[in-house]
Amino acid sequence: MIIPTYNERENLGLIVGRLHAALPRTHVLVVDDGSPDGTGDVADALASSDDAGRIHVMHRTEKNGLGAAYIAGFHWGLDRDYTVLVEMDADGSHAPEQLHRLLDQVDAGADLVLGSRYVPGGTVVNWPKHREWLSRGGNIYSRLALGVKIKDITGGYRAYRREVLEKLDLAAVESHGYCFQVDLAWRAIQEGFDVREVPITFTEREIGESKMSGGIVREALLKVTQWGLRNRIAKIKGVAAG
Ligand SMILES: Nc1nc2c(ncn2[C@@H]2O[C@H](COP(=O)(O)OP(=O)(O)O[C@H]3O[C@H](CO)[C@@H](O)[C@H](O)[C@@H]3O)[C@@H](O)[C@H]2O)c(=O)[nH]1
Repeated sequence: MIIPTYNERENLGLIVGRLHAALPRTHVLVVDDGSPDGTGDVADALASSDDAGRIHVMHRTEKNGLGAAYIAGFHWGLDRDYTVLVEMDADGSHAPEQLHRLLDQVDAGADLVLGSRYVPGGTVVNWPKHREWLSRGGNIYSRLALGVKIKDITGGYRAYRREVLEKLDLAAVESHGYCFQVDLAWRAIQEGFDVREVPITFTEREIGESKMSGGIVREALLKVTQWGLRNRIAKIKGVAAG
């Protein structure tokens, strides 16, 4: 389980406690980007107090975006013998109690399982309407631009079979913000992996602030448009080549 953190001091212990109550054998890597609120110290304290050695911490010197944090976490996980790597927010938006839904699908043969707010059974709770419509709009735009059927390609609760991350060229992932989620799912689909969605409940955080920003939205709009155009040009060339 890779949990990226930036100023999640009051959330981290809660989410790790819930995760180990639900799935006690899960290893956690906290990827902290030098949080000014001391989240890194909280992570170190959690790690040193866990006799089972399940909690690991990666300290990074500066806030470099959600995507960069996950990429660093994936490299860390691939250097070890973990078979499945999971993304989850630190703020309680994703329910560790629902993690089994994702892992059950990996066991059933999926390569990448996306926790989805927008498939039947998926819900959002207490999320401000402007955030929900931004998310829904981003997903509709991504579906049209990329020609994918995924209902929630921007979500950040997902399980990767390690073979997926080994195959994807992580060094080529250029997105640092939340469009990183679209980037990786899109690459997995293009590589022909079995990508599935399972319903989850996304609950607005109760403590701390979202790191969403206009820059993150602009990066996503620009990059999804670029990928979509690249895709269409490739298809036209493919047809022309006959
Ligand atoms: N290390 C690190 N962690 C970060 C950074 N930015 C955000 N995070 C961490 O990433 C998680 C999600 O950040 P939020 O800012 O709370 O995300 P959100 O607004 O709730 O956005 C959610 O929805 C997006 C769109 O569907 C998702 O793409 C995103 O992953 C997240 O689930 C939190 O654990 C937060 O601390 C960063 O630059 N560096």
